[in-house]
Amino acid sequence: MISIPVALGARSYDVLIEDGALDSAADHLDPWLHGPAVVVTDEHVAARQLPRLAASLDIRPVILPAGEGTKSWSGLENLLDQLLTLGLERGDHVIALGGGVIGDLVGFAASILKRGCNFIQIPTSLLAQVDSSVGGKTAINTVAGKNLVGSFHQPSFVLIDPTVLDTLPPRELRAGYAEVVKYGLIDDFAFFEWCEANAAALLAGDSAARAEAIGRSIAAKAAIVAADERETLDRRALLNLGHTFGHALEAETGFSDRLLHGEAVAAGIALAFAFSAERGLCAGQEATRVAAHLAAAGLPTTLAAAGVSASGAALVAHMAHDKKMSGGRLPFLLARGIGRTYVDKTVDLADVAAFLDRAV
Ligand SMILES: NC(=O)c1ccc[n+]([C@@H]2O[C@H](COP(=O)([O-])OP(=O)(O)OC[C@H]3O[C@@H](n4cnc5c(N)ncnc54)[C@H](O)[C@@H]3O)[C@@H](O)[C@H]2O)c1
Ligand SMILES: O=C(O)C(=O)C[C@@H](O)[C@H](O)[C@H](O)COP(=O)(O)O
Ligand SMILES: [Zn+2]
Repeated sequence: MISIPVALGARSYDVLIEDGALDSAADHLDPWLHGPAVVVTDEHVAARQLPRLAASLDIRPVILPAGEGTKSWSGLENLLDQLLTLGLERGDHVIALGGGVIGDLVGFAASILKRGCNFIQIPTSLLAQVDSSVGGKTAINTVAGKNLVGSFHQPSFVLIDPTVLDTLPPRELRAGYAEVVKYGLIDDFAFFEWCEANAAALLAGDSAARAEAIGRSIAAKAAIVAADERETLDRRALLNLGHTFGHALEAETGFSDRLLHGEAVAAGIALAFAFSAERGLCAGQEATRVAAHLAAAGLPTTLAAAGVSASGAALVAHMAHDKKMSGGRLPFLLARGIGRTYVDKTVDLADVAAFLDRAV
């Protein structure tokens, strides 16, 4: 068992990682639950993992459709109405059992229900176990773009059982892996080398590789979030590596399963490194090395592989909605090398559009 603290003063909490934790959830969740637990999940997780939780806990399940479309105004309204019908009180904890879609949606609903109630994350996708369950960013998508309506609302506790990944489809596992590699690329070259050496084992379900990837990712994220909870210090923005490009690709593909979030992030990371190399910030060889590693993990690294044929101007138009936009300029996460990501506020969007037209 590993326990990683997320140090946020009065909002501090622990992330507990343990194989089989879902089967003993009642013991882990006891401090937060009084009576039956309201558990929000999606239809896939309900079929494959909810029975394990139900065997340990007295639950009231709320089962939502799977997929990015649930992180929407209508998905939020539906969830809030169901939580109100169940009589959730302000002091209660609602449990999010699922991937990043369920975690982001439940976190947002919890932040506004009765002006704010509590929630617990039990992430079930690799992406959610290494990234979205920690840090308190909650959101839904709107027609204008990705995650544009949301809140910062920290969970009270995060319970990670890596064995739930045994039922995660391989494509989803690969998509989550993009967010693992991200931590190495941001500021930890040694972790990137670990990824190069261990990705195949991790993606094949090796439990030691899985535990190490989750633990190192969560430790990295917890440190960044503790230093800059609300992304005001150019520190948490580093976690957005690949996302400015990636969110534009997701918008272009309609937030659909044509391109998963992690896949869009992989392509976005490859584009951010290629753009950095083109500007002379990092060596072309480093950009090639990053793209080769992502491609070897079965992830898209080009616009074509991401299934996007839009013009640079169209993609930049999506970026104009990015929450990092400030004073008409959009900061970009660029790299001076592998493990040397930084926030660049000098980028001209016309240069980005021209780069994307050349990138294909
Ligand atoms: N808040 C944050 O900090 C943060 C960070 C990264 C990503 N996100 C968001 O997370 C979302 C993507 O999350 P995701 O990749 O987990 O997608 P997801 O929630 O759609 O889950 C992926 C798919 O896997 C299924 N699934 C999940 N766990 C399973 C399991 N154990 N067994 C079988 N099937 C399982 C789900 O039903 C779904 O079909 C995006 O909306 C993204 O914006 C948020
Ligand atoms: O936690 C963060 O901060 C991140 O940026 C993590 C990202 O992986 C995640 O996709 C996040 O939701 C993107 O943030 P946003 O502010 O661009 O919506
Ligand atoms: Zn992400």
